[in-house]
Amino acid sequence: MTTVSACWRALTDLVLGADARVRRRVRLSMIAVWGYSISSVLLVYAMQIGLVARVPGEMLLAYMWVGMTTFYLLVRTDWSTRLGSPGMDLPQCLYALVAILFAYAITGPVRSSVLMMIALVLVFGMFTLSARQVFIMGAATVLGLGVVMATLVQLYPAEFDPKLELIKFVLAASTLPAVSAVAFYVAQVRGRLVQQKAELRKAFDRLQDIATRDELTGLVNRRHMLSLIQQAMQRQQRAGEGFCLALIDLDHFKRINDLHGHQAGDAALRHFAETARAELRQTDTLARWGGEEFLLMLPSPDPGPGGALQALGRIREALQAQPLADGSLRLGFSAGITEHPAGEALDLTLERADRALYAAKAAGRQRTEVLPVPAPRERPLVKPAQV
Ligand SMILES: Nc1nc2c(ncn2[C@@H]2O[C@H](COP(=O)(O)OP(=O)(O)OP(=O)(O)O)[C@@H](O)[C@H]2O)c(=O)[nH]1
Repeated sequence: MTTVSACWRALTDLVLGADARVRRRVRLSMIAVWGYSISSVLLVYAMQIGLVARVPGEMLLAYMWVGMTTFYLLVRTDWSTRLGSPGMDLPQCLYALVAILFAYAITGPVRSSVLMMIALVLVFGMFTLSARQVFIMGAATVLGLGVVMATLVQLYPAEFDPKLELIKFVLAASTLPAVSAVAFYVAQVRGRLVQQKAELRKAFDRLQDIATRDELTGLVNRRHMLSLIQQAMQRQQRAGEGFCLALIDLDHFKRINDLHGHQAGDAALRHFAETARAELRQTDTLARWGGEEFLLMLPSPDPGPGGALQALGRIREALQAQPLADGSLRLGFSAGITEHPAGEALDLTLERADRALYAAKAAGRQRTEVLPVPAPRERPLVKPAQV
């Protein structure tokens, strides 16, 4: 990254925020900043040429800048979320509406043009407000305009001709609902899109879950485990981070099914998965390899098979400490551990783990055997593409 783009990034992070959601909201608030800035320039000019009296002009300027700064800070610091309105959309629209009505009262002969700013507020609302909020906004606009016009006619009859104000009000009151209706429609479509997006995301997550998880235990399934191992093998080729595999098989599992029924067998599989997961690190991956067989992948190189032995020891102790259901059923397992050396075909590593597991079963079960990796010249190497 060049220095210029790094500086630009730092500046935009400072102004808009680093969080993507906050950035999007602050960007939308910039529409209001734009509107207030243009209005401020015009207002200062109008004060200078005597179109607007100094005191009300300065009051309106203060109102606009205090509001603009406050809303910017609330959205930028995300305090707005704590206040229950992340984008401060409706409050910003209503605040701007008050500013426009205020401007209408003090801008003399150009007051009718000020009403055009209401369109800007409604366009802002179209993309930020919900359908219900657009309705509130439209009603507040017509009502606010009516109240301000009636008050001005009452207070300054010489300056505000009732007939003229009535024509302007009827015109605005009949146009604004049409604009609001469009905004309402857009807001409804937006609402539906947001809902459909959430439903699609849920369906996608569910499909991903089905494709990668074992339904009974919630563990990674065999297919996904294979792709995770392949990723680990690629990392190993690039960065030399090795890993161990432990093939685990529950002991005498058939007996559980035979004595307690298939459902008890399912509960035992779930119990093993939960207990094992609680004992493993975030970086370890446990998969249901098939039936009552599980495959554990532990990033190695540091603790190596020793670390895997410790992990399996912890799981064994936890299973002994937490018997199943009525307390009479304690799960035990045998396991075979081996390391995966860089460049070895996965089948060979799995076959070694299987032999280690077989040795553990043959030696009386409820134990773990480690089969070391043969010396390099004794084992066939494969290219990464053959993995
Ligand atoms: N309840 C249940 N049982 C399963 C599931 N998958 C496999 N099994 C059962 O697991 C049992 C495995 O039996 P065996 O292969 O003889 O192994 P074992 O009884 O654990 O004996 P050892 O491995 O030699 O200790 C079989 O009875 C399978 O039906 C499952 O999803 N749910």
